[in-house]
Amino acid sequence: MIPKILVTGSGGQLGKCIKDLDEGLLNIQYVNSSELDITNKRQVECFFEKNKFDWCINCAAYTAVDKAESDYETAFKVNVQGAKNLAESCKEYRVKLVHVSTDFVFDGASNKPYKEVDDTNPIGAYGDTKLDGENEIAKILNEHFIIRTSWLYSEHGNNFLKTMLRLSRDRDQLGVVGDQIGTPTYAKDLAKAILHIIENDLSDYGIYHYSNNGVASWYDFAKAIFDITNSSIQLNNITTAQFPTPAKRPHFSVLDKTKTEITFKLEIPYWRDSLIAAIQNIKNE
Ligand SMILES: NC(=O)C1=CN([C@@H]2O[C@H](COP(=O)(O)OP(=O)(O)OC[C@H]3O[C@@H](n4cnc5c(N)ncnc54)[C@H](OP(=O)(O)O)[C@@H]3O)[C@@H](O)[C@H]2O)C=CC1
Ligand SMILES: Cc1cn([C@H]2C[C@H](O)[C@@H](COP(=O)(O)OP(=O)(O)O[C@H]3O[C@@H](C)C(=O)[C@@H](O)[C@H]3O)O2)c(=O)[nH]c1=O
Repeated sequence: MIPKILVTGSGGQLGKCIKDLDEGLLNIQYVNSSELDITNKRQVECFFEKNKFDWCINCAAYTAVDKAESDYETAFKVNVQGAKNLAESCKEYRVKLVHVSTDFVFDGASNKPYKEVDDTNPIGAYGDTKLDGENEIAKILNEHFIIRTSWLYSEHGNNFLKTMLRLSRDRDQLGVVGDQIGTPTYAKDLAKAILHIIENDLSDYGIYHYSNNGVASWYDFAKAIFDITNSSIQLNNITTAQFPTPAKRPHFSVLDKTKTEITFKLEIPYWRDSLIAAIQNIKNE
């Protein structure tokens, strides 16, 4: 039987990437923030009571990293209370939950890729609320997949790729930090991995890491974008100290995907290959 799937926060970039992959063969209901506010417990309960689902993919989140520092309350409501509301309703109505989390649950002090079992220690409000959200889900619901990803970009919404493309049109030169290391992830690749879990009805519940393969600094990421698009902008490799932001970001947040690759039998694309594909998709729009 085809599973019935709910996608919350479907107006965001990950939600839209899932929709892009949906060829009508799956039974997916998409709800954006105005159709279902995950912070509204009563609304979530009523929604789950009225509609029967086998899976819920939670793409809803507060993702404004800098803004979260001065608006912790809203970030907490969405990333913690919202995650808790969904987990509670999933438990009550026997729905399996795929929830998305972040590399920003780590402090970045490591010098080797982070495994799922490694100690977390967020250094900013966004990462803090995302970690609390993970913990709420794990407390309430056994049937969950928490997928930590990093540096998401796509043709949809606001993201680093689209910011760089815009700045390359507006500016002659640009400074981008070279001392924050992680891995860019095409949201469409993540969307495929999530649908792979559901289509194969996997049940090895728990926390998993998924990013594209390889390692890059934000500077490397920007450099690749400008190389691929033949941009003539002058790109300067700067330090975090030269680009002050309200939120601290981890200096190193590469995720170890061994558990994901083995358990899900997934081949994960290298970040530069996916970037080329994403830029091509933007050009074709
Ligand atoms: N973006 C990134 O670089 C990374 C993201 N992640 C995680 O991946 C997931 C998807 O991120 P991404 O698609 O980029 O995020 P987006 O910011 O693009 O989308 C988030 C969506 O959540 C919706 N939303 C916010 N509040 C609520 C609410 N109360 N009820 C329902 N929906 C709500 C937003 O709707 P509206 O706009 O209407 O408020 C928006 O459409 C998130 O869990 C994020 O933490 C992890 C690592 C990197
Ligand atoms: C725009 C810009 C950013 N930067 C730096 C700031 C920052 O350190 C880094 C990335 O900036 P952004 O604000 O685009 O991305 P940021 O919001 O930090 O991205 C994070 O978002 C959340 C949601 C996550 O979960 C993380 O995995 C990560 O993707 O690049 C520059 O150095 N120069 C620039 O011109």
